[in-house]
Amino acid sequence: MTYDTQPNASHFVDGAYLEDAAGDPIDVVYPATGAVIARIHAATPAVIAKAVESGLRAQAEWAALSGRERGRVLTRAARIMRDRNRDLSVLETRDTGKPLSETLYVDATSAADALEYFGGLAGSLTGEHVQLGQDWVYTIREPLGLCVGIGAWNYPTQISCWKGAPALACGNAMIFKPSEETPLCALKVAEILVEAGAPAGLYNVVQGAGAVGAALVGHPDVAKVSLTGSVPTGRKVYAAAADGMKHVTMELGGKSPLLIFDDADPDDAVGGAILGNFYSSGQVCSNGTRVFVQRGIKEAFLARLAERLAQAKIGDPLDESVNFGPMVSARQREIVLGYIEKGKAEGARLVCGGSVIDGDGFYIQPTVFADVTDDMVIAREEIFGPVMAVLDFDDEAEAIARANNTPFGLSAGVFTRDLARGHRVIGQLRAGSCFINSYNDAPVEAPFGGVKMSGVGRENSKAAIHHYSQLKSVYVRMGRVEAPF
Ligand SMILES: NC(=O)c1ccc[n+]([C@@H]2O[C@H](COP(=O)([O-])OP(=O)(O)OC[C@H]3O[C@@H](n4cnc5c(N)ncnc54)[C@H](O)[C@@H]3O)[C@@H](O)[C@H]2O)c1
Ligand SMILES: C[N+](C)(C)CCCC=O
Repeated sequence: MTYDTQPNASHFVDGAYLEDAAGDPIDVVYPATGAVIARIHAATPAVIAKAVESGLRAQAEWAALSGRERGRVLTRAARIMRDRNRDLSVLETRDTGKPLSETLYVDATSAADALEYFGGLAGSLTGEHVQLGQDWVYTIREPLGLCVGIGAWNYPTQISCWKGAPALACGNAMIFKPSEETPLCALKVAEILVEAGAPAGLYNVVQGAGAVGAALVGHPDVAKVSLTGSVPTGRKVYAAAADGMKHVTMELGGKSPLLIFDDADPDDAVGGAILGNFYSSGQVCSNGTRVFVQRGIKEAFLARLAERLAQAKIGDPLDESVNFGPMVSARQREIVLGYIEKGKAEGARLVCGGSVIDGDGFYIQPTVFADVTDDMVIAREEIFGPVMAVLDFDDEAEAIARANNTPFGLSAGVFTRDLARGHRVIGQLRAGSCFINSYNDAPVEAPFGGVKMSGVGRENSKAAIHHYSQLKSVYVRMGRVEAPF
């Protein structure tokens, strides 16, 4: 059985599919062929009102359960997701164009990891007791209320659960709005949560583009907004949330540095650079797209890299032997091609790739530029496609200073056999999610998120609990009350 790409209806609200054909139509396109595989509608004000009303109702019921009872529902949902991993992965591939050889191992899998991990934590969320002589204070960790999650198009299943799982574990409800580019997968997550025992309305999915997202963010009954998206969208959403004094998590873009020293294992360094630039056709927020290579090993590094890239199998993402797929949309391909042209015009050396691949899908060759300088546009702006910029450096202090010279701060990596240097360098790089002799690992146990313009707050790990709950403190006086008059 594989899932039909045309969902029963556009939205999943109050425990069931919901349609309102008055909403703007959205065509869902399979990036490998350009074919329309589904048509849905953006949420109307009536759909949003029903999502909010049912979310508030479900949240009150859900928060009254013990953490252990909530956790049981989440871990059951995780099991269902693992049982249906192949079907969910095929749907993710159709939604995003990412190869099945990736989606089978990363998307529903990491979503299930989040449900399992936060399901496990739910029963252990407690406050504390502070003795103050005879008097005492206790704290209660309370949910925030109705949360809104807004997703990007690169990891639709993962994002829906990286936000939903901690929110629900803490006793909140969530309305999730997927990206309009990839609206299909979150509907399955909502279905599975209901099947696992979540009350109707606890996790609603409504569709639409920025206007629907903005309506949710501005809704007075919403207590928190978690966005995964670009920095320009983050600015708008953060400002709108601030107007209502709402909690936020901002998982935004990056232009992360990867520093490769001349003592690094050459194959591991090339492997890390490939994972950090070409996985998901480069559509990964944390990618290490500024690859600083110590001058002495640069040409050897480039030669090995070109050899390995020639082995990429580009093609039908549903063929499990394929490991490099198309861009998510024709629009994203145009954006990336524009950057490739800028790189050429600015005088960077094109080592490989640089062109579209003929056909109906939105494919671009894996592309590497060398001799890139810090001032070039391809070294400064997030491209969000398969384009690696290789920059030379001479010494450690110089590399650190140049790596930090960016408004972004999502990730950073270093490859060296000298572990003391690895820790010393990472300690000075201003980024939230860092790697030594590795790149782009994101286990649910590790906090994930950025500094500077790359974001606010953290997803995953115990840290996420703090972003989906608040503390009430209660002072208890054991003696008489002495008032001045
Ligand atoms: N840090 C992370 O964890 C992470 C993960 C994945 C992607 N990203 C970033 O996401 C970007 C690519 O994704 P994208 O193109 O979908 O991003 P985007 O900013 O265009 O859109 C993100 C989401 O925000 C919604 N949106 C747009 N305007 C809005 C508004 N005014 N109010 C509320 N919602 C609004 C969109 O409909 C979409 O669902 C890249 O910059 C990438 O780095 C970050
Ligand atoms: C698991 N990955 C591949 C690091 C993706 C994290 C989410 C960013 O786009």
